[in-house]
Amino acid sequence: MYIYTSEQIKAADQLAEKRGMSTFSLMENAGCGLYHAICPYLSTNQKLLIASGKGNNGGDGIVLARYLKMAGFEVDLIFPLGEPKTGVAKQHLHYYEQCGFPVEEWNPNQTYDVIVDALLGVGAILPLQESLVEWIKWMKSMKATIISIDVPTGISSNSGVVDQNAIKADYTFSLHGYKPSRFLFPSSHFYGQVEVVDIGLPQKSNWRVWTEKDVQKSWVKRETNAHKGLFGTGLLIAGSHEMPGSAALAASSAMRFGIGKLTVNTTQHASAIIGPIVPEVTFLYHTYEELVRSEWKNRRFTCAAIGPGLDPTDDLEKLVTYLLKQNVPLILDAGAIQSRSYPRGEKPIILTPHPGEFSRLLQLSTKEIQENRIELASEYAVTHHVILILKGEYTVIAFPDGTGYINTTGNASLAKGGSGDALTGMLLASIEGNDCVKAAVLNAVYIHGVCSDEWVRKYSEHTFVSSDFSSLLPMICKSFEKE
Ligand SMILES: NC(=O)C1=CN([C@@H]2O[C@H](COP(=O)(O)OP(=O)(O)OC[C@H]3O[C@@H](n4cnc5c(N)ncnc54)[C@H](OP(=O)(O)O)[C@@H]3O)[C@@H](O)[C@H]2O)[C@H](O)CC1
Ligand SMILES: [K+]
Repeated sequence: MYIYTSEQIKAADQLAEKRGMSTFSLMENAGCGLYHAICPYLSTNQKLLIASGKGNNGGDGIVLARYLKMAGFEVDLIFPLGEPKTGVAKQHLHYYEQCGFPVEEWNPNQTYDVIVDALLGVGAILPLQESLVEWIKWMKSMKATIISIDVPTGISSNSGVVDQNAIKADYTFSLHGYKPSRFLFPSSHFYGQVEVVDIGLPQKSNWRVWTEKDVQKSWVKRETNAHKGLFGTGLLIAGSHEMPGSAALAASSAMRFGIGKLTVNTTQHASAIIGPIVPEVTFLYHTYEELVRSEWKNRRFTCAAIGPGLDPTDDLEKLVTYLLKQNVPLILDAGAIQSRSYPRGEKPIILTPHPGEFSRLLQLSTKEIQENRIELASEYAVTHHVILILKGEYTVIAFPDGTGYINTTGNASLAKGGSGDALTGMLLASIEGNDCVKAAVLNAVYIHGVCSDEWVRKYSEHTFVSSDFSSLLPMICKSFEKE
């Protein structure tokens, strides 16, 4: 499912018009599609209100009102901001009236079971005008079910910004595709349950949601004559005296997710903890300086991950600089996420910041990051030619070619120490097990989330710990394998 900015929606409408599909027809498709999508949530004994604005979002409301009236629903159509201003909305209002349907006056004493918010869509410019605020306050006092068309009124379409009087919908039916604010913060929490309504425009956008079907299609099944050399010889530089567990979690997830061989460079103390948890790995005990000097050439590592459980020091930075020159896939996590430049090599460089780390990288507040996760991640990925995985609810995965994806798996049980370490391990394995870099990265993020979803299906979200990935992965991975 694709994601469109308001500018992309406008461009799509203009192109459609140029090709002979009028906005009048698109609005008809929108209203008709909305009717079919919303109907299952309604019953004819409910009293419905459609509140239409002056733009085309309001126009969609007019078409929906006609379909609902024709189907026998008890609907009042009102214009709290005055009658439509756009040509197409006016045309649809004319047809609505010609069909014999009335426009009502707003009556604050009337009660409603369902209110359809067709006030503002992608054309909204925040903050909300005073004239709307009073009406929205009344609407909220109604305690009706609220259905928003396209976007809830009072939230931005492209960013996570929310007006203090914004409508919090129970359901939002978005037209043509998702809008970025569906996956940004705090706006996403105003959408309620979201469905996309197709309006007959070709689907084209460089951003979309990665789905279960995508994972199934891109899942690589092993050949019967496979050997460990085919699935990577990884170097994981992680774990310290204080944080040995981070290396254990990354290593066990990498092994479970299919890496061929893994060496962990860590401290003697950490290895005593890691070894019993992941007996499959081998160890190195080098300083960063020693690693730079010799090990890479001798060992022929094919991929590397660095950062879990490490502090950002000058020596670590020198090692990262060295690793960046080795032309192998490289994952930079936790202590290895720092501001620096990146070479434009052919092997992927993957950064996995959480919003706090990304905020330090960009010198922006976490609020600014969360409001603009998609745009900022994409800008960073394109400018620095890296793959940027911005973790959190609706993890954003931005690629250097300007494309990007939203991950919708995972839940609050992942908000616990160690879940990022597990993801780093899974990424390391995935990148070696799939020739398609995008699919490798996206599948690791998707399945990481599915593990926690599977957990909360059976157990309390409070109780998930990152060592559980190890026992969940066998079952979850099996479910994606084609017979
Ligand atoms: N391809 C598609 O997806 C299609 C979607 N459609 C629908 O069209 C809207 C976008 O319609 P548009 O007319 O561009 O914009 P809106 O209806 O969202 O808003 C414009 C009107 O809103 C007023 N406005 C803007 N900001 C505020 C505010 N803060 N407070 C109050 N009023 C506001 C604005 O007023 P002006 O005085 O500035 O003129 C406009 O009147 C999209 O979301 C879909 O629902 C179409 O059906 C076609 C295809
Ligand atoms: K709306």
